[in-house]
Amino acid sequence: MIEPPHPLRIAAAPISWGVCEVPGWGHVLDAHTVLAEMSALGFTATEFGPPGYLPEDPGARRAMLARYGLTAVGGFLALPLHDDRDRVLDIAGRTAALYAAAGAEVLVLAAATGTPGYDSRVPLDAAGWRSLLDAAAAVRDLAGVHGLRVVLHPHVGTHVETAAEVERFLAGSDVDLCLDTGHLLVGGADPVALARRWADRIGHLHLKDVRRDLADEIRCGRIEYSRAVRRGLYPPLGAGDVDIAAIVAATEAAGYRGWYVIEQDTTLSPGDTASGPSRDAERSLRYLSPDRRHRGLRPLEYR
Ligand SMILES: O=C1[C@@H](O)[C@H](O)[C@@H](O)[C@H](O)[C@H]1O
Repeated sequence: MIEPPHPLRIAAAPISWGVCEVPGWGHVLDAHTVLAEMSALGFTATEFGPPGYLPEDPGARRAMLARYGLTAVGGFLALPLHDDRDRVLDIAGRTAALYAAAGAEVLVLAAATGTPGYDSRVPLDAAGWRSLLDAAAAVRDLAGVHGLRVVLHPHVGTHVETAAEVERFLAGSDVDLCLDTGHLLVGGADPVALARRWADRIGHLHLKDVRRDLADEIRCGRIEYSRAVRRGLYPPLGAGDVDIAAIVAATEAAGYRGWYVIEQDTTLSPGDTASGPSRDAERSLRYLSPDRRHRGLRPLEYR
Protein backbone atom coordinates (compact mmCIF):
# COMPACT_ATOMS: atom_id res chain seq x y z
CA MET A 1 0.00 0.00 0.00
CA ILE A 2 1.52 3.28 -1.10
CA GLU A 3 0.52 6.84 -0.41
CA PRO A 4 0.86 9.20 -3.41
CA PRO A 5 4.38 10.65 -3.53
CA HIS A 6 3.19 14.26 -3.33
CA PRO A 7 0.03 15.97 -2.09
CA LEU A 8 -2.88 15.77 -4.53
CA ARG A 9 -4.19 19.15 -5.70
CA ILE A 10 -7.67 18.85 -4.27
CA ALA A 11 -10.42 21.38 -4.97
CA ALA A 12 -14.09 21.92 -4.21
CA ALA A 13 -17.04 22.72 -6.47
CA PRO A 14 -20.29 24.58 -5.73
CA ILE A 15 -22.37 21.73 -7.21
CA SER A 16 -21.57 19.76 -4.03
CA TRP A 17 -23.71 22.38 -2.22
CA GLY A 18 -26.48 22.19 -4.83
CA VAL A 19 -25.38 25.15 -6.97
CA CYS A 20 -26.09 24.13 -10.56
CA GLU A 21 -26.42 25.73 -13.98
CA VAL A 22 -29.79 24.02 -14.57
CA PRO A 23 -32.73 26.42 -14.03
CA GLY A 24 -34.99 25.22 -11.21
CA TRP A 25 -32.48 22.58 -10.03
CA GLY A 26 -33.21 23.34 -6.37
CA HIS A 27 -32.75 25.76 -3.53
CA VAL A 28 -29.59 27.84 -4.02
CA LEU A 29 -27.45 28.87 -1.05
CA ASP A 30 -25.74 32.23 -1.36
CA ALA A 31 -22.13 32.22 -2.50
CA HIS A 32 -20.72 33.55 0.78
CA THR A 33 -22.25 30.64 2.68
CA VAL A 34 -20.86 28.05 0.26
CA LEU A 35 -17.37 29.58 0.13
CA ALA A 36 -17.26 29.81 3.93
CA GLU A 37 -18.15 26.11 4.20
CA MET A 38 -15.42 25.15 1.72
CA SER A 39 -12.93 27.22 3.64
CA ALA A 40 -13.94 25.76 7.01
CA LEU A 41 -13.31 22.27 5.62
CA GLY A 42 -9.79 23.29 4.59
CA PHE A 43 -10.26 23.58 0.82
CA THR A 44 -7.94 26.14 -0.74
CA ALA A 45 -9.28 26.12 -4.30
CA THR A 46 -12.64 25.85 -6.02
CA GLU A 47 -14.40 25.79 -9.36
CA PHE A 48 -16.64 28.79 -10.02
CA GLY A 49 -20.14 27.40 -10.36
CA PRO A 50 -22.65 28.65 -12.96
CA PRO A 51 -22.66 32.09 -14.60
CA GLY A 52 -23.97 34.72 -12.25
CA TYR A 53 -23.14 32.85 -9.06
CA LEU A 54 -19.94 34.76 -8.35
CA PRO A 55 -19.25 38.39 -9.36
CA GLU A 56 -18.88 38.90 -13.11
CA ASP A 57 -16.02 41.32 -12.58
CA PRO A 58 -12.82 39.23 -12.47
CA GLY A 59 -11.13 41.35 -9.79
CA ALA A 60 -14.20 41.16 -7.57
CA ARG A 61 -14.45 37.43 -8.20
CA ARG A 62 -10.83 36.85 -7.28
CA ALA A 63 -11.18 39.04 -4.18
CA MET A 64 -14.28 37.20 -3.05
CA LEU A 65 -12.52 33.85 -3.27
CA ALA A 66 -9.44 35.28 -1.52
CA ARG A 67 -11.59 36.46 1.37
CA TYR A 68 -12.23 32.75 2.07
CA GLY A 69 -8.66 31.64 1.42
CA LEU A 70 -9.61 30.13 -1.95
CA THR A 71 -8.04 30.37 -5.37
CA ALA A 72 -9.72 29.70 -8.71
CA VAL A 73 -9.49 26.39 -10.55
CA GLY A 74 -11.82 27.15 -13.46
CA GLY A 75 -15.39 26.38 -14.29
CA PHE A 76 -17.94 24.31 -16.15
CA LEU A 77 -19.48 25.70 -19.33
CA ALA A 78 -22.14 23.72 -21.19
CA LEU A 79 -22.62 25.04 -24.75
CA PRO A 80 -24.43 23.62 -27.81
CA LEU A 81 -21.16 23.02 -29.66
CA HIS A 82 -22.95 21.44 -32.63
CA ASP A 83 -25.04 24.54 -33.24
CA ASP A 84 -24.68 28.30 -33.89
CA ARG A 85 -20.90 28.46 -33.92
CA ASP A 86 -20.71 32.28 -33.72
CA ARG A 87 -22.78 32.42 -30.57
CA VAL A 88 -20.88 29.52 -28.99
CA LEU A 89 -17.53 31.14 -29.70
CA ASP A 90 -18.72 34.51 -28.47
CA ILE A 91 -19.82 33.05 -25.11
CA ALA A 92 -16.72 30.88 -24.84
CA GLY A 93 -14.41 33.82 -25.59
CA ARG A 94 -16.01 36.05 -22.97
CA THR A 95 -16.03 33.25 -20.41
CA ALA A 96 -12.39 32.40 -21.04
CA ALA A 97 -11.39 36.05 -20.60
CA LEU A 98 -13.26 36.22 -17.29
CA TYR A 99 -11.86 32.92 -16.02
CA ALA A 100 -8.27 33.80 -16.88
CA ALA A 101 -8.49 37.27 -15.35
CA ALA A 102 -9.93 35.74 -12.18
CA GLY A 103 -6.88 33.47 -11.91
CA ALA A 104 -8.28 30.19 -13.27
CA GLU A 105 -6.38 27.47 -15.13
CA VAL A 106 -9.04 25.46 -16.88
CA LEU A 107 -12.29 25.81 -18.82
CA VAL A 108 -14.43 22.69 -18.55
CA LEU A 109 -16.57 22.43 -21.66
CA ALA A 110 -19.64 20.23 -22.11
CA ALA A 111 -21.54 19.52 -25.34
CA ALA A 112 -24.99 20.78 -24.34
CA THR A 113 -27.98 19.80 -26.44
CA GLY A 114 -29.47 23.28 -26.42
CA THR A 115 -32.43 22.39 -24.22
CA PRO A 116 -32.24 23.08 -20.48
CA GLY A 117 -31.41 20.26 -18.08
CA TYR A 118 -29.97 16.81 -18.58
CA ASP A 119 -33.04 14.55 -18.55
CA SER A 120 -33.41 13.88 -22.26
CA ARG A 121 -31.62 14.24 -25.58
CA VAL A 122 -31.62 13.14 -29.21
CA PRO A 123 -28.18 11.85 -30.33
CA LEU A 124 -26.36 13.88 -33.00
CA ASP A 125 -26.00 12.93 -36.64
CA ALA A 126 -22.64 12.92 -38.47
CA ALA A 127 -22.86 16.59 -39.49
CA GLY A 128 -23.66 17.55 -35.91
CA TRP A 129 -20.61 15.63 -34.71
CA ARG A 130 -18.38 17.41 -37.22
CA SER A 131 -19.60 20.79 -35.96
CA LEU A 132 -19.16 19.70 -32.34
CA LEU A 133 -15.56 18.58 -32.86
CA ASP A 134 -14.77 21.69 -34.84
CA ALA A 135 -16.26 24.05 -32.23
CA ALA A 136 -14.47 22.26 -29.38
CA ALA A 137 -11.15 22.82 -31.15
CA ALA A 138 -12.03 26.47 -31.79
CA VAL A 139 -12.88 26.99 -28.10
CA ARG A 140 -9.60 25.34 -27.14
CA ASP A 141 -7.70 27.79 -29.40
CA LEU A 142 -9.65 30.80 -28.16
CA ALA A 143 -9.14 29.95 -24.50
CA GLY A 144 -5.49 29.08 -25.14
CA VAL A 145 -4.91 32.73 -26.03
CA HIS A 146 -5.85 33.50 -22.41
CA GLY A 147 -3.56 30.75 -21.10
CA LEU A 148 -6.43 28.42 -20.20
CA ARG A 149 -6.55 24.67 -20.69
CA VAL A 150 -9.79 23.45 -22.28
CA VAL A 151 -11.15 20.00 -21.53
CA LEU A 152 -14.31 18.26 -22.68
CA HIS A 153 -16.54 16.97 -19.90
CA PRO A 154 -18.69 13.94 -20.78
CA HIS A 155 -22.05 14.51 -19.11
CA VAL A 156 -25.40 12.77 -18.93
CA GLY A 157 -27.95 14.45 -21.19
CA THR A 158 -25.31 16.03 -23.46
CA HIS A 159 -23.97 14.91 -26.81
CA VAL A 160 -20.96 13.24 -25.22
CA GLU A 161 -22.56 10.88 -22.76
CA THR A 162 -22.15 7.20 -23.62
CA ALA A 163 -18.94 5.15 -23.63
CA ALA A 164 -19.02 5.10 -27.45
CA GLU A 165 -19.45 8.88 -27.63
CA VAL A 166 -16.53 9.47 -25.26
CA GLU A 167 -14.34 7.22 -27.43
CA ARG A 168 -15.59 8.96 -30.57
CA PHE A 169 -14.73 12.35 -29.12
CA LEU A 170 -11.26 11.29 -28.01
CA ALA A 171 -10.49 9.64 -31.32
CA GLY A 172 -11.76 12.59 -33.37
CA SER A 173 -10.37 15.51 -31.38
CA ASP A 174 -7.16 16.54 -29.73
CA VAL A 175 -9.01 18.43 -27.01
CA ASP A 176 -8.30 16.65 -23.75
CA LEU A 177 -10.78 15.13 -21.36
CA CYS A 178 -12.22 16.12 -18.03
CA LEU A 179 -12.43 12.66 -16.54
CA ASP A 180 -15.63 12.91 -14.52
CA THR A 181 -15.75 9.54 -12.83
CA GLY A 182 -19.49 9.85 -12.14
CA HIS A 183 -20.80 10.85 -15.53
CA LEU A 184 -18.60 8.24 -17.21
CA LEU A 185 -20.07 5.45 -15.09
CA VAL A 186 -23.63 6.68 -15.54
CA GLY A 187 -23.00 6.85 -19.29
CA GLY A 188 -21.96 3.20 -19.31
CA ALA A 189 -18.17 3.60 -19.49
CA ASP A 190 -15.71 1.99 -17.09
CA PRO A 191 -13.94 5.02 -15.56
CA VAL A 192 -10.96 2.97 -14.33
CA ALA A 193 -10.35 1.39 -17.75
CA LEU A 194 -10.76 4.76 -19.40
CA ALA A 195 -8.34 6.44 -16.98
CA ARG A 196 -5.75 3.78 -17.80
CA ARG A 197 -6.29 3.72 -21.54
CA TRP A 198 -6.47 7.47 -22.10
CA ALA A 199 -4.17 8.57 -19.26
CA ASP A 200 -2.24 10.95 -21.50
CA ARG A 201 -5.48 12.71 -22.56
CA ILE A 202 -6.68 13.60 -19.09
CA GLY A 203 -6.47 17.34 -18.55
CA HIS A 204 -8.73 17.66 -15.52
CA LEU A 205 -10.53 15.41 -13.07
CA HIS A 206 -13.90 15.48 -11.36
CA LEU A 207 -14.04 12.85 -8.66
CA LYS A 208 -17.57 11.61 -8.04
CA ASP A 209 -18.71 8.38 -6.51
CA VAL A 210 -21.88 6.78 -7.86
CA ARG A 211 -24.58 4.32 -6.82
CA ARG A 212 -24.49 1.78 -9.62
CA ASP A 213 -28.09 0.65 -9.05
CA LEU A 214 -29.39 4.16 -9.78
CA ALA A 215 -26.98 4.61 -12.70
CA ASP A 216 -28.37 1.41 -14.24
CA GLU A 217 -31.93 2.68 -13.81
CA ILE A 218 -31.06 5.95 -15.60
CA ARG A 219 -29.49 4.05 -18.49
CA CYS A 220 -32.55 1.80 -18.83
CA GLY A 221 -34.79 4.87 -18.87
CA ARG A 222 -36.55 3.85 -15.66
CA ILE A 223 -35.67 7.07 -13.84
CA GLU A 224 -34.80 10.58 -14.98
CA TYR A 225 -31.30 11.84 -14.23
CA SER A 226 -32.48 14.74 -12.05
CA ARG A 227 -34.65 12.39 -9.97
CA ALA A 228 -31.79 9.97 -9.50
CA VAL A 229 -29.61 12.84 -8.24
CA ARG A 230 -32.35 13.72 -5.74
CA ARG A 231 -32.43 10.07 -4.64
CA GLY A 232 -28.70 10.07 -3.86
CA LEU A 233 -27.07 9.01 -7.13
CA TYR A 234 -23.85 10.58 -5.90
CA PRO A 235 -22.71 9.52 -2.41
CA PRO A 236 -19.50 10.76 -0.75
CA LEU A 237 -16.25 9.36 -2.17
CA GLY A 238 -15.69 5.81 -0.98
CA ALA A 239 -19.38 5.16 -0.30
CA GLY A 240 -20.39 4.21 -3.84
CA ASP A 241 -19.32 1.88 -6.65
CA VAL A 242 -16.50 3.80 -8.35
CA ASP A 243 -12.98 2.60 -7.58
CA ILE A 244 -11.64 6.10 -6.91
CA ALA A 245 -8.31 4.82 -5.56
CA ALA A 246 -7.61 2.91 -8.79
CA ILE A 247 -8.38 6.03 -10.84
CA VAL A 248 -6.08 8.22 -8.76
CA ALA A 249 -3.40 5.54 -9.04
CA ALA A 250 -3.75 5.47 -12.84
CA THR A 251 -3.58 9.24 -13.26
CA GLU A 252 -0.72 9.66 -10.82
CA ALA A 253 1.24 6.88 -12.51
CA ALA A 254 0.73 8.68 -15.84
CA GLY A 255 2.21 11.88 -14.39
CA TYR A 256 -1.04 13.83 -14.02
CA ARG A 257 -0.41 16.87 -11.83
CA GLY A 258 -3.68 18.73 -12.34
CA TRP A 259 -6.65 19.21 -10.05
CA TYR A 260 -8.73 16.55 -8.35
CA VAL A 261 -12.08 18.31 -7.92
CA ILE A 262 -14.38 16.66 -5.42
CA GLU A 263 -17.91 16.82 -6.77
CA GLN A 264 -21.00 15.36 -5.23
CA ASP A 265 -23.87 16.76 -7.26
CA THR A 266 -26.84 17.36 -5.03
CA THR A 267 -30.11 19.27 -4.87
CA LEU A 268 -31.34 21.23 -1.89
CA SER A 269 -34.90 22.03 -0.89
CA PRO A 270 -36.08 25.34 0.55
CA GLY A 271 -35.02 25.49 4.20
CA ASP A 272 -32.06 23.14 3.72
CA THR A 273 -28.81 24.43 5.14
CA ALA A 274 -25.22 23.76 4.08
CA SER A 275 -24.64 21.25 6.86
CA GLY A 276 -25.61 18.05 4.96
CA PRO A 277 -23.43 18.83 1.92
CA SER A 278 -20.56 19.93 4.18
CA ARG A 279 -20.71 16.68 6.14
CA ASP A 280 -20.54 14.74 2.87
CA ALA A 281 -17.69 16.88 1.52
CA GLU A 282 -15.76 16.30 4.71
CA ARG A 283 -16.22 12.57 4.31
CA SER A 284 -14.93 12.74 0.73
CA LEU A 285 -11.94 14.78 1.85
CA ARG A 286 -11.15 12.25 4.53
CA TYR A 287 -11.33 9.49 1.94
CA LEU A 288 -8.64 11.25 -0.13
CA SER A 289 -6.53 12.50 2.73
CA PRO A 290 -2.97 11.13 2.88
CA ASP A 291 -3.19 10.87 6.66
CA ARG A 292 -6.08 8.42 6.49
CA ARG A 293 -4.17 6.01 8.71
CA HIS A 294 -4.09 8.54 11.55
CA ARG A 295 -7.81 8.96 11.25
CA GLY A 296 -8.44 5.26 11.66
CA LEU A 297 -9.19 4.73 7.96
CA ARG A 298 -7.75 2.06 5.70
CA PRO A 299 -4.99 3.61 3.50
CA LEU A 300 -5.92 4.01 -0.16
CA GLU A 301 -4.27 1.41 -2.29
CA TYR A 302 -2.42 3.04 -5.17
CA ARG A 303 -1.66 0.02 -7.31
O1 LIG B 1 -20.31 17.31 -13.42
C1 LIG B 1 -20.88 18.36 -13.40
C2 LIG B 1 -22.29 18.40 -13.42
O2 LIG B 1 -22.88 17.22 -13.09
C3 LIG B 1 -22.99 19.60 -13.02
O3 LIG B 1 -24.14 19.71 -13.77
C4 LIG B 1 -22.17 20.86 -13.09
O4 LIG B 1 -22.78 21.83 -12.32
C5 LIG B 1 -20.79 20.65 -12.66
O5 LIG B 1 -20.08 21.83 -12.62
C6 LIG B 1 -20.16 19.63 -13.51
O6 LIG B 1 -18.84 19.47 -13.26
